[in-house]
Amino acid sequence: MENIVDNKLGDASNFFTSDPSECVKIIKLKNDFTSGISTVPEMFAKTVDLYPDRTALMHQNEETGEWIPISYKNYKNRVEKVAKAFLKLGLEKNGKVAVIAFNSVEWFLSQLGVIHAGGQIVGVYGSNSAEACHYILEKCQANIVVVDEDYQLDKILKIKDKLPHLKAIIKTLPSSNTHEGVMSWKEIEEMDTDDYDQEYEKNLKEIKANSCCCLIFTSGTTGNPKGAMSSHDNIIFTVKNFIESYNFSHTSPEVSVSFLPLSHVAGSIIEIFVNIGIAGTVYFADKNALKGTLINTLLAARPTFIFGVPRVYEKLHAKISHDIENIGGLAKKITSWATNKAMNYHLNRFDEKSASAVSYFTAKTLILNKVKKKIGLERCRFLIVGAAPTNVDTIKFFLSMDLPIYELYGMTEVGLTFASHAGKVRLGSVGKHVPNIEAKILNPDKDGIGEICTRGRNSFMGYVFDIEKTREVFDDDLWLRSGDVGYIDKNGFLFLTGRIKELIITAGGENIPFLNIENAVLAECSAISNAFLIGDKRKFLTMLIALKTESDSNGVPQDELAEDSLHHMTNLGLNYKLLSEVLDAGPDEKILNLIQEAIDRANTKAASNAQKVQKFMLLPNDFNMHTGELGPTMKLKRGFVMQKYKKEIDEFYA
Ligand SMILES: Nc1ncnc2c1ncn2[C@@H]1O[C@H](COP(=O)(O)OP(=O)(O)OP(=O)(O)O)[C@@H](O)[C@H]1O
Repeated sequence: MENIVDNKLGDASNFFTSDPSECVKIIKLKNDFTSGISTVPEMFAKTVDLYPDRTALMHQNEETGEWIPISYKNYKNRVEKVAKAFLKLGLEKNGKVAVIAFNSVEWFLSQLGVIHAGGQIVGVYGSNSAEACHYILEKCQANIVVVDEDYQLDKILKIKDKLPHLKAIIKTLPSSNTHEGVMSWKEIEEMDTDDYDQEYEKNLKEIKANSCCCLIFTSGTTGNPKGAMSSHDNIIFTVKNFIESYNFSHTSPEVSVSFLPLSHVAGSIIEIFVNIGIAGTVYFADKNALKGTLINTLLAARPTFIFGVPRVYEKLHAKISHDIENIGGLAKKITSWATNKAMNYHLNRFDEKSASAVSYFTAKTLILNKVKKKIGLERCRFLIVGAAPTNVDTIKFFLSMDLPIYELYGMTEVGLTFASHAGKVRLGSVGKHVPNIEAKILNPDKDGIGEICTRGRNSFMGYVFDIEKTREVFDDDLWLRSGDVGYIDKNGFLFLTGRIKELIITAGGENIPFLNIENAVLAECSAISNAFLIGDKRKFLTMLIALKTESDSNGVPQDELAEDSLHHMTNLGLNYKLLSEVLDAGPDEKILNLIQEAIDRANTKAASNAQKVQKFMLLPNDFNMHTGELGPTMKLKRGFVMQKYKKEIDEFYA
């Protein structure tokens, strides 16, 4: 391991910092292929020079529905304009622009504009309350806030007097009311900024590759969100790694759809920076994408790859299965033959076994390509899923549709990727660690399970204004502690078993790999949507079970039982259509038996008696964002669930 020296790097005395105005030393590992040092504006300029007329962004006119292209040349001109406007509005050196908005051209322009002006963007989840917005805006000392909808503006107006660094508020969408001091986006792009040309050029020249480029707050799954600073070098390294891992090339234009929250590391890195690196074209989905309109954008864009969180694929899985279920007898049989061929072909390929290519190609060309075309995925080479655990059934479903789906594991602190299935796949694992970084398991137990650690050029700079937490996350040899627990098998595949803050260590001292146990129960009964294990410092394990119910267009679970649950009701000779009917019946004994049998079957696979589930209860609603059990990236907030059902949990152990 050595420190890189280069004239594009600023003076640095440490490998990490909590001060956003400081530079850091860069870790270079022995076989690091990414020899060059560069900044995001340099990467952008290079792409614009190579492909000035290629379409960078596609957005839709809300009234006419027409798709409007923005070329790379035009994109860059607008970025420069926005950068100067931000400076004129009072963006300080290393100042922050916060954005609370759904994915849009204005989000991308703000991100690149502030970077070009020498500052950093801070994305804030649209679902945050005014208080949660205040926490982040105060922590990062934001100079400018960009919002889209009226209700987002209302949150900022409520807290603006408590934000001493705030100088301007910009609203991208038309307002129903005028508010003094709130500017429109049009005013930003039409501002006379000639007097800021020099300051802009000076700031741009002074950007160092080892200085802060982005400030991304973690999802706050285990506590308050932490502001992770990524340097230009972190981002360029990740982009190069991504391009190499997934074999992207400039020459064949890649097309993707922007719909993930851009305040999350995955949205920001893949949708903005990787796309610049590959000179790709990004289509903006509309704000109801996750409520069902994503398919319309997929049909318009016909993407060549997609990145999504597990929930996105679960929804697509449900929609396509439903469509297939409703096709006629013979066509259904043929489709089922084709999907089997595709799944076996890909599973064999993953296991490096030979597979019958002839019947697979017949199934692909004659049937599956047509099914994929109906959802705009016929050009899609692969899907990437990450940010939270994915159900193996969902993965197998997409393989059966001839859509290879690769897991990606990472976190904000490593600029997104740590391990991925790019190249080699092992179902149930999150893949092998990406090239040019190191991985190790800290203090492994007898089964090789311990904290997952990484070291490399993707390790972030530190948490903004929080040197204590920054020191805690790096050890003396610069290994970054992920907070996740897992093991690496003899072939180098990484398996996750839980998170340190959510570890279940029973009163008997046994460390419980809770994800494995929850997945084992889920695999035993298709009516179960969520199986939540409890047992930390307890004498035995218990479980909260949510049955599958329908969701409305906002993702809020309804009382109506979902198809999988109804199927079990029919098999049991029951007429229930609603979850409340099941619960009001006692809950119904036959359903309790169904779940008990699933748990018993899962228990037979338990590694020890301490890992067997002894009791369970049915929940009154499935987990979701609106009732607080899931965070903005759909990750389960275990602490919240424990608190919400504290009384019921205590009764298990009374
Ligand atoms: N493919 C994956 N499978 C399972 N879990 C994943 C995967 N990818 C990411 N994760 C989980 O997400 C975490 C990273 O998420 P992120 O950086 O958004 O913040 P967070 O950990 O959710 O929030 P906080 O640190 O504030 O509690 C990882 O540490 C891991 O626990």
